[in-house]
Amino acid sequence: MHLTEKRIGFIGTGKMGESLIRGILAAHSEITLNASDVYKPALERLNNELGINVSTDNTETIGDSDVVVLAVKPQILKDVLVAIKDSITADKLVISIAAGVSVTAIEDELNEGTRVVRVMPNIAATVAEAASAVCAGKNATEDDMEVALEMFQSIGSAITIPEKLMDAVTGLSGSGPAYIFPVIEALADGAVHEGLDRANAITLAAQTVLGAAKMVLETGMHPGELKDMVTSPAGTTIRGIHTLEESGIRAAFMNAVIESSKRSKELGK
Ligand SMILES: NC(=O)C1=CN([C@@H]2O[C@H](COP(=O)(O)OP(=O)(O)OC[C@H]3O[C@@H](n4cnc5c(N)ncnc54)[C@H](OP(=O)(O)O)[C@@H]3O)[C@@H](O)[C@H]2O)C=CC1
Ligand SMILES: O=C(O)[C@@H]1CCC=N1
Repeated sequence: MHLTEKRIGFIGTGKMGESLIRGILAAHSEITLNASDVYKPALERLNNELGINVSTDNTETIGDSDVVVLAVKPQILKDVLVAIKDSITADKLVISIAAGVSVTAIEDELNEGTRVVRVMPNIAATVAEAASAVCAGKNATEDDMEVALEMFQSIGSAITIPEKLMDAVTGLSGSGPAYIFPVIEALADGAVHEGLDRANAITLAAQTVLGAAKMVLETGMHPGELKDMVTSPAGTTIRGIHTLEESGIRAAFMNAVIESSKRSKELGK
C-alpha cells in the first residue's frame, strides 16, 4: 500500500516532529496527518498553520493513525512506550526516529509482533532535503519498509542500512546540519571582515555550500577531485586550503562525527 493511503500520527511535535510534518505535507498535501504532544500551544499553532489534526492525548492520535512516528526525546521514549503500548494494535506500523534507541529496545516495550522500523532523518526534512537512513525491526514487512522509504524519500534521500550502522549515521547526517550551519556563519563572518554586508555574505556562503554538495551528488566525482578543479596553481584557493589544513579542519570534522556517534551509542544504554 502507498504512503498516501496511510494516516500518519506523530507522537511529539518538537523540532524534528514539526520538520517531518512540514516536509511530508509539502510532498503530499492530500495525506492525513495527526499529531500529539504535551505542549498545547505548539499543537494549536500546527493546527492553525497546517490544518493537521492535533491532540494532547497520544492514544487518540495513535487510534486515528496507521503509521505512528515516535518523535520524542530518547530519554523519555521508554515511558512513552509503556503508556501507549495497548493502543499500538497489530494493524499499526511504528517508526522511531529516536537517536541511539535500538529497534529491540522498542519492540521489548510493545506487544509481541509489533512492526517497528527505525529511521535517522535530519532537520532538512523541512525543505525536502533530509538525508535519512532506515532499518527494519524483526516484524517489519517489505511493505512496511516500502512505506517508510516512500515517506523519507519524499522529503529528501533515504537509504536502507543494517542497524549496527545507525550510530554512525546519527553522527554524520542526523547531527550533520548542525556542523554546517556554523561553517556557513563563519564563512560569512570572513567575508564581513573583508567588507561584504551580512545578508549578501550569508546568501553567498549558503549557496556555496549548496552548490558544492550538489556537485558531489550530481557529478559522482570524488570530493578531492572537485577541490582540485577550484584550486589554481599559486592561486587564491590553495592559500585558503593551506590555512584550513593548518587549523586541522579534517580532524575536526572527523572527530565531530566520531564523538557524536559515541554519544548515540551512549543514549542507547
Ligand atoms: N532535532 C533533530 O535534528 C533530530 C532529532 N532526532 C530525534 O527526534 C526526536 C525528537 O527530537 P527533537 O524534535 O529535537 O526534540 P524536541 O524536544 O524538540 O521534541 C520532542 C517533543 O516531544 C514532546 N513530548 C515530551 N513528552 C511527550 C509525551 N509524553 N508525549 C508526546 N510528546 C511529548 C516535547 O515536549 P516538551 O518539550 O514540552 O517536553 C517536545 O515537543 C529525538 O528522539 C531525537 O533523537 C532525529 C534526527 C534529527
Ligand atoms: O542531537 C541529537 O541528539 C539529535 C539526534 C540527531 C540530531 N539531533
